[in-house]
Amino acid sequence: MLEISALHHSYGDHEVLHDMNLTVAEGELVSIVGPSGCGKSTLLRCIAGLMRPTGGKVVLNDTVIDGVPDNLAVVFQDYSRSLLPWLTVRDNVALPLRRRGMAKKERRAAAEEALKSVDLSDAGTKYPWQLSGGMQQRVSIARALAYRPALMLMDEPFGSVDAQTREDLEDLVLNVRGTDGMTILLVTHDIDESVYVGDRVVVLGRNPGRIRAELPVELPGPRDQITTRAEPEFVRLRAEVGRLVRGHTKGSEDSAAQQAEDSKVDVKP
Ligand SMILES: Nc1ncnc2c1ncn2[C@@H]1O[C@H](COP(=O)(O)OP(=O)(O)OP(=O)(O)O)[C@@H](O)[C@H]1O
Repeated sequence: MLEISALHHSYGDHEVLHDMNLTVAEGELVSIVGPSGCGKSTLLRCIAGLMRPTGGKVVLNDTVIDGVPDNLAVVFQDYSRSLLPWLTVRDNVALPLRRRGMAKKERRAAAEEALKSVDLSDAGTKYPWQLSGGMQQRVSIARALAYRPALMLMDEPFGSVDAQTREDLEDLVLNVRGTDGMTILLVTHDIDESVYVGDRVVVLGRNPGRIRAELPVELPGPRDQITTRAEPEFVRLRAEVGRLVRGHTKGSEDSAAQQAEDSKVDVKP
């Protein structure tokens, strides 16, 4: 459903994305992880049609992206800037549905349903500033869901909430994934999160940004914050993604010097 081919992007003479090729299937949840400055946000902007890449193309459902596509929704980290403070929560969720040409009654019903799916049925008549940060981010997710996009792009969506809320929101995304065949690309700095939510983890390297590896995530049973994170396969994948993000290649785990180096690096911003 999404095909990125030979994608390049430069800001002036600063090359940020180098020859990226990625295919994403309908209903798939792909995590994109990489060190700060490797071009994750630039990649999402090119996919969202907010920026024209300097080379290559992005094709969504057989159409080359050239401007913001109709069947796409984006959830940003900064929920406080993406919700309109003068509109109620329900009206914020219903707002983009005007683009769909839906009647007011239908928009309202779709907003109520989306708010229910993020467990915020009682918050519809409140204003965003009356809610906690985690609740506001739920509203942003509800707004994206109400739109029923073919593709949902999430740029560090849980970067501004506390650890417990972050886990709840990760589980929320796992619950809604695949709804109506919705495909999700989720950019994160958090290696554990990339493995926990992803069907596949795409690891980017930097200078310039490029795809370093793609790792399928095959974990048993429905995912759960406690048991999944204790699975040997989860632990193995987390370590492998961690090494790749830090720029080490497979097999380097045997080196004591490498391990000492790994433990010093903090990839978070
Ligand atoms: N509008 C812009 N003009 C010029 N350079 C830019 C612009 N936006 C980003 N850059 C540069 O491009 C590089 C990649 O930035 P980008 O924000 O895409 O990376 P990122 O991986 O999302 O970073 P982070 O994880 O820190 O958010 C950085 O060196 C950044 O300074």
